[in-house]
Amino acid sequence: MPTCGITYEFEFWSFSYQGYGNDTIFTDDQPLDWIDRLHLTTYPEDQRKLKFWPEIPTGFRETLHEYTMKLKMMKDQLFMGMARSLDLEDNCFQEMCGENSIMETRFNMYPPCPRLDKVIGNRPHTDGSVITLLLPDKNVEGLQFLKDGNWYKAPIIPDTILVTVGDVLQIMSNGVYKSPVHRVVTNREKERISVTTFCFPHADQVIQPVNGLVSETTPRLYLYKTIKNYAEIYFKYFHQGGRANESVLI
Ligand SMILES: O=C(O)CCC(=O)C(=O)O
Ligand SMILES: [Fe+2]
Repeated sequence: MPTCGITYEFEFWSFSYQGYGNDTIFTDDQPLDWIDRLHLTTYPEDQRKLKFWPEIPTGFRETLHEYTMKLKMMKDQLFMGMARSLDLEDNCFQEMCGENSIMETRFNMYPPCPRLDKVIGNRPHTDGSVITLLLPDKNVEGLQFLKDGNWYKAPIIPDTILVTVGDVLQIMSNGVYKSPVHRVVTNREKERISVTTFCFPHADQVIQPVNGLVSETTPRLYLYKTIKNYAEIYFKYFHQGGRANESVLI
């Protein structure tokens, strides 16, 4: 990733920040992830800040545009498929995300480091998205998921988009779909590159369990929140290594 003087433009009240940088710093004593990244809002098109979109390599902007439009189609299909899998109206997740739902793409570069006892590429976290679409490095492992207290490696399957459930889908599905805790461990010798695309509702949307999943036998688990409210809670917990979803449980 090219070094560049531009740093993040960060809006604390939403998930939205754009630009080059590494970890966002909230407190002086916070450990920092061992990572460099470029974070861009890619959809809707009027939310793009093109000053952060590199012109080199040639074709980057066109390729990212094309990639975004394909991922958007994939996301729409996934939302519909997940709704059907729960016997819900096809468009219930789409509707809760709103017409101006957001996609953000983050290019991650994890430098190698011999002191694995001192650094972590991406600390344990859940994603604050509805879903996350990940293009992992083709050669270098690093992503791990936590299950029953053990870390499991995500296998490298070339040219595959890995879909992760985010906190917002856990809330909307009243806990049926669960957002997994994951992390990226640093490699001793090789750098690792990945591209993550987060799908979010618009900042003003209210998120809550969809009606069809709340009943006397399956009571509502989560309070309703706007995405703005939820983003504030998410970042507070993210930096303390906690899970935001637990604080919006009823
Ligand atoms: O780099 C990866 O494989 C995953 C990155 C990740 O978890 C994230 O960006 O939220
Ligand atoms: Fe993540």
